[in-house]
Amino acid sequence: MKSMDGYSPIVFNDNDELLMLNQLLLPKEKLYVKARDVDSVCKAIKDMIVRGAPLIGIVAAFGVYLGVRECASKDELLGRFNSAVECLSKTRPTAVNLFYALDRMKAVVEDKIDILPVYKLIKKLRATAFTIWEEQKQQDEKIGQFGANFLKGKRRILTHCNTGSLATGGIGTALGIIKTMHRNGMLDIVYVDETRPYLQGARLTAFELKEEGIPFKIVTDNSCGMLARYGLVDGVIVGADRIARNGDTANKIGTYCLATMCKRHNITFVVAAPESTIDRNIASAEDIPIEERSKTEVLNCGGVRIAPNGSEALNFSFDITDSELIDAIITEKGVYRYPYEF
Ligand SMILES: CSC[C@@H](O)[C@@H](O)C(=O)COP(=O)(O)O
Repeated sequence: MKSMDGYSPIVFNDNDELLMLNQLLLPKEKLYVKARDVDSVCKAIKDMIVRGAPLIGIVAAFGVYLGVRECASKDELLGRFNSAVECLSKTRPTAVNLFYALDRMKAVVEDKIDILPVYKLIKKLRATAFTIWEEQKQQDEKIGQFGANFLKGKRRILTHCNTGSLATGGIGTALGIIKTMHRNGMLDIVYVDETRPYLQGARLTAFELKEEGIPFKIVTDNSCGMLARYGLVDGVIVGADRIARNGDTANKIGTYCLATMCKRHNITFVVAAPESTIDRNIASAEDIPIEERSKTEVLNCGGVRIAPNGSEALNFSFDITDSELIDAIITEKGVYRYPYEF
């Protein structure tokens, strides 16, 4: 399927099809992958055709709906619902928004199974997936405003990974703040970490910033020390995949190095995420599951093999930043400051 106007990361159309902009191909090609069943949705999340914690949750909610939409009886619905949830919950372990969205869908079934006829329950699940998406858009706007206010005067911002529309379905979280700052004339330049191995920065964040007309420079992931030493960065804003009760934050690998460098150079370091990224079941970093992905992602670059045959690799997809390194955590509710107690 050819691309649509703009770059909505997903479209759910009237034919009950989930179209997902294939983020593996961006920015070269804007192609949508179509899913009509839950297995295709699971594969798209696992393969990172769609990615970014909030978007993973939204897509999973539509996946649940696709898994049950043809059920004729309550028994059938319960069976298919449980297997859809099981399949989706195994796709990516770190982004807690996935489990948040699945819990929202579970709550609908638990609340309504005895009250609604099957066809209405199915309709309600479809509507809930749209609601989760809509809420995310509104949360992004609020995060953007709180963040821009907090970062007033910090005109040169560095960001890591992709936390924009492609990661949330709204304006984005950390990148939403950057977009808001730009719209308010508060920004001079964005430094974009390329974010090996998937290159969310060099491919996806750069793509979004270009679309928005925001000035940016892509830097290698190991540039932060030099940028800091030369005094080129006033603030760093990143997203999160899971935040523990004490504020410890799991985010894309490389985030911890950035936060440490910021502390040494007195640069403001901010995490931006919706409240749904806060996992109140987890006290600290110890309990955050960290996804390890295939070594091929590291041994290759841009799909081309770069390492000698027989090389081994270690591919942690996320790292943990201790809460004391984080100057503020910004959600749709406002600005939290250290020490955090969620
Ligand atoms: C608003 S997106 C927040 C995080 O999910 C983001 O910073 C990130 O680490 C994305 O990781 P990804 O592996 O691309 O899904």
